[in-house]
Amino acid sequence: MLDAQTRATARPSGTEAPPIVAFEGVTKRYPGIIANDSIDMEFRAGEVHVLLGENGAGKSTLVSMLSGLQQPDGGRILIDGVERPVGSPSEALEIGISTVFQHSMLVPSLTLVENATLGRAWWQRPDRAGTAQAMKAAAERIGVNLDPMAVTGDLSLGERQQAEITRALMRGARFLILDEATAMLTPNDAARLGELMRRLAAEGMAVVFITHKLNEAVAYGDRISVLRLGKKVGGLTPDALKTLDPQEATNEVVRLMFGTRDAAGAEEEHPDSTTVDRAAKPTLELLAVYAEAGRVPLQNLEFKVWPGEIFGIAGIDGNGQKQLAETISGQAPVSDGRIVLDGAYIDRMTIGQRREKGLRYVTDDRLGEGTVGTFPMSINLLLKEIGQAPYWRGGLEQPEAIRENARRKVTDFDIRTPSIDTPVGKLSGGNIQKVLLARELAGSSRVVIFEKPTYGLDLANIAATQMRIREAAKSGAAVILISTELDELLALSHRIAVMDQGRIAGIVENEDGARHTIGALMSGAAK
Ligand SMILES: Nc1ncnc2c1ncn2[C@@H]1O[C@H](COP(=O)(O)OP(=O)(O)OP(=O)(O)O)[C@@H](O)[C@H]1O
Repeated sequence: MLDAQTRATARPSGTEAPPIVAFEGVTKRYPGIIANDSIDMEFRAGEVHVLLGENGAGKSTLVSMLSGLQQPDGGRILIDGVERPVGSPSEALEIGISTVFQHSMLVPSLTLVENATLGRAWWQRPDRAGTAQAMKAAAERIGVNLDPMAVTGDLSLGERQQAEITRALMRGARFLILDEATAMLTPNDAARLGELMRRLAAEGMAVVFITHKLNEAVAYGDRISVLRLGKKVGGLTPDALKTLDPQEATNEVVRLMFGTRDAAGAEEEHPDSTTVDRAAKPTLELLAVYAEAGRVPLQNLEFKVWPGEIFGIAGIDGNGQKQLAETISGQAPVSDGRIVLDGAYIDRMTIGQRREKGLRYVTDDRLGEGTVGTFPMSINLLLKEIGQAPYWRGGLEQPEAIRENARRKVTDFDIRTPSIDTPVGKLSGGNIQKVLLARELAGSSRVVIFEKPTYGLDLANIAATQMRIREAAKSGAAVILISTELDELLALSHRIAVMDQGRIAGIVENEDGARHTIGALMSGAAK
């Protein structure tokens, strides 16, 4: 295998040589979904190839076939112009393909040099001093300053990733996959990784960079490919990236990623906002809410939701949406600011008190947080009313009342279950979601928070769930709809807020042009 330096001098980035990897009509299916649909794509030496697409577009699936974690169901993968599937992670390493993820894979308690020799048989393991020297030299060649004797856990995430890249080079990598590698980095560390990508490409490596941030894509990419619902919908060639200015390139990518029409290709229809009376008193109001405890701290959140309104929350997964739901519902504490429901402060109330005031939360964690898998379906429908009349009296279960409630909900919500005594964990995802909906939408609600309500459901269950969301709003509740599916948000919401790193990046009226504005806000292009 060539080392990077020899390759760089042997062949800069000539287009005459075959790409290191080429996909021809590559298809990957999972039950009920085509994650990659007949993808043609090239990855060349000397190029940073950026993969863009919304959550679930198929980016990770595509690179998992390069790292040997998944096998295609159709099409061909060519390595250096010759058909050769990447059968396993060790075959990927043999070919020279390495992956760096957003979380470091190095063992924190070991030094960098110990990590570099990890996994090799003792007779293959070179001496520490020699490895340390080689590591230092490999790092210097790509402009990285690292101490091989440093304990990994003492280093920043950015430094650990640099060490991972150095280790990959020492193992002969010529094809580097950076799978959302900048997602958890500080802006400075992300910029450093971007510069490093450029240097690696200049050294003759092929780099695949998955990111959700368009500014990074345009700044560091030589070529951009956009995936949407498993299909490659277009991209920007090196020539286009050289001729377009960054703003033009960004606009083109936003158009490709989010389109101007819905997923079925139809013109956009917007929910009728005239049904929402914004002169009336809002049902729910957040006043400069901060919540520091969660993984993504919430900062200065302010919005109002009116009766009958569906207020969408968009954003790439992991930008504080779950924290928002938990903070409003009472599962996570507010550290500053106030939450007002029907004119009363609820931010110091318990979950139960908020529920009594009409606050409901349909979690996306259907089996973990939402239900108890081993309990009968009939009890799961009453999880939040355990001990209360008419289902319990004097501490005693009232079996007939519990069964009657379950029978009614099974009919009303079309829950398909062998019996009302079946443990909820034995039901399909769609039916577990119906159990959750039946429970949370029971009685009169004032605010309903739906978190990724259709995630993982089939088409029939998606339609049924969306109908329930619309009905909740029609009955006068203020609805918060958290979703990573832009099509769903645009189909249902009256207004849509975009969350970015725990803040609200903007609130957009759902009218013509909303798709583009939201897409730009989601991918940081509107900053
Ligand atoms: N192991 C799996 N089994 C079943 N379905 C899967 C599996 N992995 C991915 N999928 C589905 O395939 C589709 C593509 O997912 P993938 O993770 O490749 O998207 P992505 O573009 O990487 O998304 P993200 O930005 O959220 O990481 C999604 O609908 C996802 O739910």
